[in-house]
Amino acid sequence: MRSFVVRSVESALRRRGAASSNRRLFSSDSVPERKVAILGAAGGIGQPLALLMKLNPLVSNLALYDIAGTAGVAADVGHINTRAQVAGYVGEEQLGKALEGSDVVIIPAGVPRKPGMTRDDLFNINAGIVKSLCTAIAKYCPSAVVNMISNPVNSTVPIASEVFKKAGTYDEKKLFGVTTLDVVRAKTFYTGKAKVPLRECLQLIDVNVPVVGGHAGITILPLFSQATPAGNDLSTEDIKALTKRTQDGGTEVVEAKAGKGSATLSMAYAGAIFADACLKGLNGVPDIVECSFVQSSITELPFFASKVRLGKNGVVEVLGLGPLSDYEEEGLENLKPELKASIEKGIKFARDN
Ligand SMILES: NC(=O)C1=CN([C@@H]2O[C@H](COP(=O)(O)OP(=O)(O)OC[C@H]3O[C@@H](n4cnc5c(N)ncnc54)[C@H](O)[C@@H]3O)[C@@H](O)[C@H]2O)C=CC1
Ligand SMILES: O=C([O-])CC(=O)C(=O)O
Repeated sequence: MRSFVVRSVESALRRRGAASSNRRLFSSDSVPERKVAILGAAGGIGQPLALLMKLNPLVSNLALYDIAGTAGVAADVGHINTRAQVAGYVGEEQLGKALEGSDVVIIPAGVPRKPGMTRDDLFNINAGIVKSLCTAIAKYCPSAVVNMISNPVNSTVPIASEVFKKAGTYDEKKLFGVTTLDVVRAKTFYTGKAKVPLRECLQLIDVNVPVVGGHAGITILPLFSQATPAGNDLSTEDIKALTKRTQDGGTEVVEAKAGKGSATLSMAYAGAIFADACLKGLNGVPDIVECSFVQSSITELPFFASKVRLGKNGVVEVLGLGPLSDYEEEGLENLKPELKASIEKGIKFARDN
């Protein structure tokens, strides 16, 4: 299985033209030790994400933390014969051990939506969970890269930044809101609609659609005008429908699951892609670019999702928005008030509590 995974990753990299610089990283002796911790590891996202991180040859230690249920997940995933050593940690008294020495901490802890709820409806419960987990990160692994999955991402990332500022450990280059699922959805929906060449269609990896803004409703702004390969035959109506479907992707899953939670499997896939990109960046692989919700100055808002270049210390460069269509310009202006309010809500919560 391991060699299968390594071969798959290598061939994906080769398709991206980056194989030669990376091949050395996958030869067993030269791969650096990297510890990844998942907080909320026994949950709907946490379990498949633990599986995918166990399959990632860049991970040497995988710490699975939750308030319950991690012993079983760790025993199960730990039997897979890949590189990462797996350990389960349960309850607050074991959180420090789970975090110590972590290079990347992924946070899918918290409650998911039910039909009829917005992501912001999760704020009251998830804000406190994120705040306490980030307090522990500041104490036990202050230099780790943090991948925030818990919703509402538009507020939980600002909460994390305030907690780290209070603790004196904030490094804006290392805090990421995970918006990769929006990109994954935009690619999937675009590939289904655009008449892109079949050869490209067969490899979703070769299709790209930047998604900017935030991670809730209209704050999710896919830039189909920049999609590659170009979908020349798309009408304005097609673009509007694709944009709406991407913005409502989470709700589509929440409704289909009818009370049994939100996206877990596609989120685990997206989370694994983003964590892998962070690990490659830390390991010095060049040209790693993913969209993420980060501290930003590309608009007047203090946090914004856009393409980000990743490197040995996290963010190397927050890339600009590039040329936008009139429809995208309008979407950008429309999303700003909601995104601003969600950011301010998170900051206020962290300052007042
Ligand atoms: N960023 C994104 O694109 C997405 C974000 N999400 C969000 O991810 C979060 C998790 O979703 P699911 O895994 O489906 O929920 P879930 O309820 O299945 O799992 C959450 C896990 O968090 C654990 N947990 C609760 N409090 C904790 C604490 N203090 N410390 C550690 N673990 C704790 C629970 O025990 C549970 O195992 C939700 O907030 C959801 O909205 C979901 C999909 C996409
Ligand atoms: O919609 C939700 O509540 C979960 C989520 O963020 C997504 O699937 O994009």
